[in-house]
Amino acid sequence: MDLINKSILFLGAGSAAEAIISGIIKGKVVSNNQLFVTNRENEERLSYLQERYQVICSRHKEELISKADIIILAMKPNDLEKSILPIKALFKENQLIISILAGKSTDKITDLIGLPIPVIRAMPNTSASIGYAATALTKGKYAIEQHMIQAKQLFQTIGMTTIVKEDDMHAITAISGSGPAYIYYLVEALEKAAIEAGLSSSVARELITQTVIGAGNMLRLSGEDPETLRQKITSPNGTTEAGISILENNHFRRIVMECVKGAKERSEELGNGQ
Ligand SMILES: NC(=O)C1=CN([C@@H]2O[C@H](COP(=O)(O)OP(=O)(O)OC[C@H]3O[C@@H](n4cnc5c(N)ncnc54)[C@H](O)[C@@H]3O)[C@@H](O)[C@H]2O)C=CC1
Ligand SMILES: O=C(O)[C@@H]1CCC=N1
Repeated sequence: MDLINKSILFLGAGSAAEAIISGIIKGKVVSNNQLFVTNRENEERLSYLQERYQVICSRHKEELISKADIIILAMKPNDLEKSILPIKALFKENQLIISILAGKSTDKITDLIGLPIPVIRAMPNTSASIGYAATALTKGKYAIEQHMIQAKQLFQTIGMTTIVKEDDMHAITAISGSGPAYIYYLVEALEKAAIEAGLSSSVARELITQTVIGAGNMLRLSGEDPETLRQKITSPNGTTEAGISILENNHFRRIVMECVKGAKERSEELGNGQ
């Protein structure tokens, strides 16, 4: 079972679907004519995706579902029931469902469809669009190893994958699903601070972007842990120490803990339809 000639349908055409589509196409393992996309009603959005990525976009869900080998659920978690119930009769047991929805369990999806259909739950992130996603995968009760292999092959075209217990998915959503947004938020704040300190926005953007890329690559390539890397920058009585002491005094670590806790709790709530 591999991805050659498999039809892959996205139910949902938002930013997550686009990031994955864009990355898959760049990965060149799957070609544009294997990718199908539909959404609730936004024709303009489908035209944009069709034009930009040369994928096949259509509002004819029945036809798309009947032809699909892999169906990727990419609507908002709270739209899951409304999306699936009217079309549940169209699903077949030999299809593979991959859900990227925050919070929603594989059991919930199987129960909704009402078939012993294989479901893989995935939590990627938007870095998929450039092949740098971090995707966690877990399998539902009707999915077998072959389904996981297929899901892994697909998500490896857009970055790294790791297989986890389904119980960990809420925490993972809070860490690596939402994670890029925390980094961007930090970058926004750094840029603002740089401008306040007298730099031009273009110089600030260029230096901060390279600083983030450099730090990310150091984490990956240096073999050192983040604490050691931080200590190497922090000269005694120097500038970094002065800056970090302000973060410490303002409980930066506690704020980050609370951020992740809040995101994890929201994933749990979404799972319960709240
Ligand atoms: N944005 C992100 O970084 C990530 C999002 N996710 C998950 O991906 C899912 C989508 O998130 P976004 O793309 O950010 O949301 P979005 O709001 O940008 O897109 C949602 C899409 O679902 C479509 N939709 C709604 N009802 C539908 C129906 N009945 N049939 C077909 N399509 C329907 C909408 O038309 C829209 O295209 C969410 O469940 C989210 O938890 C997962 C990982 C990362
Ligand atoms: O914010 C959200 O709910 C989604 C899930 C992970 C990233 N974005």
